[in-house]
Amino acid sequence: MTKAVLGIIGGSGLYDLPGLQNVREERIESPWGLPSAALRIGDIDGLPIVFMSRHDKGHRLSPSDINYRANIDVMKRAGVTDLISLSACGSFKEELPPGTFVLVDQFVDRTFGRASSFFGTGCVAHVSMAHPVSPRLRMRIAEAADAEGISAVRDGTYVCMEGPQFSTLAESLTYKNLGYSVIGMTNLPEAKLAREAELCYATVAMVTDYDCWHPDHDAVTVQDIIRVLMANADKAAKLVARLAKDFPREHEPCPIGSDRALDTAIITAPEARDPELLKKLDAVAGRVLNG
Ligand SMILES: CSC[C@H]1O[C@H](OP(=O)(O)O)[C@H](O)[C@@H]1O
Ligand SMILES: Nc1ncnc2[nH]cnc12
Repeated sequence: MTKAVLGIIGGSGLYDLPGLQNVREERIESPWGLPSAALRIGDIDGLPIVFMSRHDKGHRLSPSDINYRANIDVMKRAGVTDLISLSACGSFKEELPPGTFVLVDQFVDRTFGRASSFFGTGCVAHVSMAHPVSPRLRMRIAEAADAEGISAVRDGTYVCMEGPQFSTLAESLTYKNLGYSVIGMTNLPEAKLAREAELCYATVAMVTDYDCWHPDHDAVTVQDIIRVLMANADKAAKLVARLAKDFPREHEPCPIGSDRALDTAIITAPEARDPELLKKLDAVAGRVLNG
């Protein structure tokens, strides 16, 4: 049996996790470079929790400059089994107004130039991303939201753009017409890397704005986004507190195999593997590489 450890990555406006108890700060080294911030390790109701601020205090890091590989690697090294992203996003649907929490179940990648795999020359792996979100974790978040009276929409598609500029009107209308639900700049590299690291991953996408497609809202501003996020921060903390209270203390096997994703993914023959890369993969792929 594996002990459940909940990882929380806080996005824009969420640079700490109120309610986290017995906190100690730890800087874990990663062979993938510097993570965004020190980990804040503690517990809520006895459930071990590891928090990281994605953009670091003071929002120092832009979405394109975040070292997603180091962030996921240190979460894995800290023993995290289940990882939740708390993120700000724009909405493409009238019925998802600012303040809504969307438990997305799909992603579309519009990023470029991001390092979003641990694997490559010397150890090639292809994990499935058909179902990028772990359904059981998403369901647990939905139940916690219900228990706290927080309205959370059960599914949706998050398009991940490169940024840092917001979308043009033509892009915004295109995404809306394609039926996407929300937009952000961070979650897909994270979801891909979490899958490679065999972590269950789920996103709580907190709507802060209508992007620029909405006839009554015109352009997005950072000030508007932060204002909504501040109002949502309490709700997010309550959601995590309830989730932690009800979360099983043993890690539940993922019904879609997120936690065993590498069982069938590595294609490079053992004799063709690069020992240097294998060393860097010790945390994320140790389970399959070292037997
Ligand atoms: C501050 S608005 C744009 C910024 O907000 C979102 O951040 P996160 O996903 O970390 O909550 C979005 O992805 C952009 O990085
Ligand atoms: N409209 C938007 N586009 C991209 N990322 C966002 N984060 C919050 N709102 C956003």
